[in-house]
Amino acid sequence: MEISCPKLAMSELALKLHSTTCQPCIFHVNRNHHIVLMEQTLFQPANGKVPLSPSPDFILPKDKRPLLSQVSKLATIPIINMEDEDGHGLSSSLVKKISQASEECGFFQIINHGVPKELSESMMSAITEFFNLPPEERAELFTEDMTKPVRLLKANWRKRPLRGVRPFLTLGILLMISAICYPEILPNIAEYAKEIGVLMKRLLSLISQGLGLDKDCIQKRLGESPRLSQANYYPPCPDPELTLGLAVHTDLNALTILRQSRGVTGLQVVKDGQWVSVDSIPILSSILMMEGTRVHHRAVTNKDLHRVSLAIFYGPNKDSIIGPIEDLIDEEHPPAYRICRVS
Ligand SMILES: O=C(O)CCC(=O)C(=O)O
Ligand SMILES: [Fe+2]
Repeated sequence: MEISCPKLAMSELALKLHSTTCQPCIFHVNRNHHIVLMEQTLFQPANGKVPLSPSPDFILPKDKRPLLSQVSKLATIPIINMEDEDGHGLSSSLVKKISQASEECGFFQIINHGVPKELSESMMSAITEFFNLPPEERAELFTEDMTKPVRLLKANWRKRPLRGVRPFLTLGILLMISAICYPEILPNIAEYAKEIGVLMKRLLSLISQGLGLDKDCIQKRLGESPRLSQANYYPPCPDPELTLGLAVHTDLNALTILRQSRGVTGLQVVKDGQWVSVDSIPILSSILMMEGTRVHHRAVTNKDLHRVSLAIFYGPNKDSIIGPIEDLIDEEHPPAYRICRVS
């Protein structure tokens, strides 16, 4: 929240903010003399000393908690090597593996995907650096204006306690890839998104072929390139059983490619009705591909480690028409969805 009212006395302002939000307020005056409401303190000391527990604002009701002991220890996520036997990544065996994984669960980890490792690593470092900035500096990007190309997203307990998408004090930043207006935040985002775009087009081509369609059929339907990215930061949480980093959701797009901190797990997806943890494979530099609207997923927190993830979303352009592909419809396979325009 940012308020421009330089004439208001601080104490008066604190009172005003307190009455609007019903929460004790911490605020900071930024370099434009605007008052920026700060994030809530993370943890509550139990009896004034360690061990710490999550602040009551972040503790979910029992039926919304992650039940970590019930997360499957046996189920695994398919891993697909994109560098197949013919060395071109387009062989029929790769088409088969991808269509099988898409049909069975809608997500898989990919290795040897061709996205330069150094570029991915530099993205993850830049995100960590951004979220480690003093809260008052990054708070300047907080806005609820959906048209802004760069938006800092915060745990939304204040407005919708216990029901928000970010129950714990997770932070996210949503960037339109075309908006290079904040190069200092994620300097390589355009280059990274371009590489991921190439990979996404390859995947769409393989999926199209698996469905017996022309190579570029699905991509033509969606539009040119991925346009949106979201970086997430999950601070360590004293008791991950009590809350969630990101509540259960599906992504509003066709494909998501997600990279997570090396060696720190947190992402979980539903497979055959059970929650399964998506291991972050440290050495292989894997990334996860998900079919956006189909896959229910969530992020849990970690007790001692912070975790960062970076999602690139590829969805239909505003003027695309989405619906079942005509070539796949016949009397035996009637359309399951209606045709509609995106905007
Ligand atoms: O942090 C994660 O692993 C999940 C992120 C996610 O689902 C999203 O950004 O939509
Ligand atoms: Fe997601």
